[in-house]
Amino acid sequence: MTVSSAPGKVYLFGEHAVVYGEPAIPCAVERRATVTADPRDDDHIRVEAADLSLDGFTVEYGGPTDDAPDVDVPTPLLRAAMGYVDAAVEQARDAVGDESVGFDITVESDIPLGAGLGSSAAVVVAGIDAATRACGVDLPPEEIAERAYRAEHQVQDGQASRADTFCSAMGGAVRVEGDDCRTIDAPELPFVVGFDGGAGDTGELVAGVRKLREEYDFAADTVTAIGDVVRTGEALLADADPDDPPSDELLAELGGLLNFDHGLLEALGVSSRSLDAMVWSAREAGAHGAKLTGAGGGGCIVALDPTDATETALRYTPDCDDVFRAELATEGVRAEGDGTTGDDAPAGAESSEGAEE
Ligand SMILES: Nc1ncnc2c1ncn2[C@@H]1O[C@H](COP(=O)(O)OP(=O)(O)OP(=O)(O)O)[C@@H](O)[C@H]1O
Ligand SMILES: C[C@@](O)(CCO)CC(=O)[O-]
Ligand SMILES: [Mg+2]
Repeated sequence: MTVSSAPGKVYLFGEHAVVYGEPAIPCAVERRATVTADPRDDDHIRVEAADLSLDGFTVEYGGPTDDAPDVDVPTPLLRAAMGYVDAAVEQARDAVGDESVGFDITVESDIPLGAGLGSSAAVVVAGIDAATRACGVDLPPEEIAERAYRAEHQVQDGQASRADTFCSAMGGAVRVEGDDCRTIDAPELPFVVGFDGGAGDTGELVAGVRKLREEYDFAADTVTAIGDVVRTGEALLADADPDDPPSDELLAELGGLLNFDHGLLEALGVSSRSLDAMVWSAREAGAHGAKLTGAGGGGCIVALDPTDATETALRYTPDCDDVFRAELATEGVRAEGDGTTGDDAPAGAESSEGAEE
């Protein structure tokens, strides 16, 4: 039995525009998805996902060609819920070179679903790591990131950037522009997350921006302007000492850019009344800046505030269901104490670096 975990993320800047080749800077945060994988004697996959909003269910189904799972849940719903786990297993099978290996998979997560904190990426990243290690193959995090991207890309019908999956696999602050993905140095930023208890449909929201961008030059310019905000923000981060706490001046400048980014995302139609309400509560409480994070439509905002004022204000905001401080997760995907890591890896374990197809 192998257990892996991977973090969720908040976007400092650049969601949506990253889909069209602009840079983005997501930061991994200490909320993790944990996946346990146990190879089976047959080619079945059995998934326990107790945190799914369907109240959780257990399902067992056949090999890659079996498309009729025996479960009392409408098939499209099941497919939507299981798509990411399925795609992770497919990538793991490909990586270990055994298309018919079956698994018992358990998913546990403290990342709210569909709320902009990258739950899908964390589940896919941790799933690929757990399933491949369960077969004695230790993939480098860069390859996990690439395979997790392919999985998200497939499930989201081609509407995915590498940002969420690379960030979850590598941890820390990262910069993604097209297929150029790198980790960057950044000071520990005082992220406060407000969650409205809801969710947005990533595919639908991305499709909406795509349509606007194709229809109106000013929408395309708005996407480019988000890229400009990111470029300005990354220059500020590059000038800061990553080992020192960020100065008030830096936080004020970054916060102003968060506010600008939120305004551009709002213009692109991906905010919502509750996200705007939380953003304004944070700003009025004295946060340096606040914006929605992730796909939008509902879910989470992120604010910069080293004091308790934003957390307190959000607690009293009717649209806010939960509020928490989000520490930067410096570690990306990692093995959790399961006795099969490093020197304890099963006989025959090998690095499959270069096993790219
Ligand atoms: N704990 C979990 N167990 C099983 N599947 C999960 C779990 N968490 C997330 N998922 C999968 O991820 C999907 C949500 O992904 P989606 O991309 O819509 O939102 P997100 O990743 O949380 O937010 P964003 O992409 O905006 O950052 C769920 O519908 C489910 O398929
Ligand atoms: C909206 C988006 O930019 C971020 C979702 O977390 C989509 C993507 O990058 O795949
Ligand atoms: Mg996602």
